[in-house]
Amino acid sequence: MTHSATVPSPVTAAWQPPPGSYRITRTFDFAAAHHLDGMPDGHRCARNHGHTWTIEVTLSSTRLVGPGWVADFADLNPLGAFIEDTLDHRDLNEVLPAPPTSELLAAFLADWCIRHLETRLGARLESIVVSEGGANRVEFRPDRRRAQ
Ligand SMILES: Nc1nc2c(c(=O)[nH]1)N=C([C@H](O)[C@H](O)COP(=O)(O)OP(=O)(O)OP(=O)(O)O)CN2
Ligand SMILES: [Zn+2]
Repeated sequence: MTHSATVPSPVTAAWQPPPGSYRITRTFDFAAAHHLDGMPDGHRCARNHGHTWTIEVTLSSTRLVGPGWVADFADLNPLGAFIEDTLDHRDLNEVLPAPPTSELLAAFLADWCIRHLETRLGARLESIVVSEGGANRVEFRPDRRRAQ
């Protein structure tokens, strides 16, 4: 007797995943300059300096589409293009509509994702995580109880 006769195939047994939600995460990075205004005299963050920022975007859904995914990772390419065009090798003080802290950068990118990715992909933005490199990370999660 062969295994194929005794082991039920997930395909032929019409296997279904248990109820639950899925999260997909993609990471982008870019290099840019910034400084922070309103710092105490002599604070090093007040001087122009640069970081290589890392951005992690996480989308979630309870429903899978296509072959069985929340969205093709490639569907996040527009965010990569936006980061490349708008932020990479730029002075963030000149391009962001707010002071360029990691917190406000995360919120700025979350706003873009809500406007440009959520409806098109049918998935929900869970979080944007921003790191300036090193050990520090900032996470922004949209508050769904408030009007957008
Ligand atoms: N909560 C936040 N704290 C700080 C931010 C921020 O965006 N959110 N930003 C900065 C500055 O960008 C600063 O340039 C970061 O400098 P860095 O040397 O990377 O960070 P540390 O001073 O923490 O690193 P050390 O390991 O102490 O050198 C500062 N804070
Ligand atoms: Zn900095």
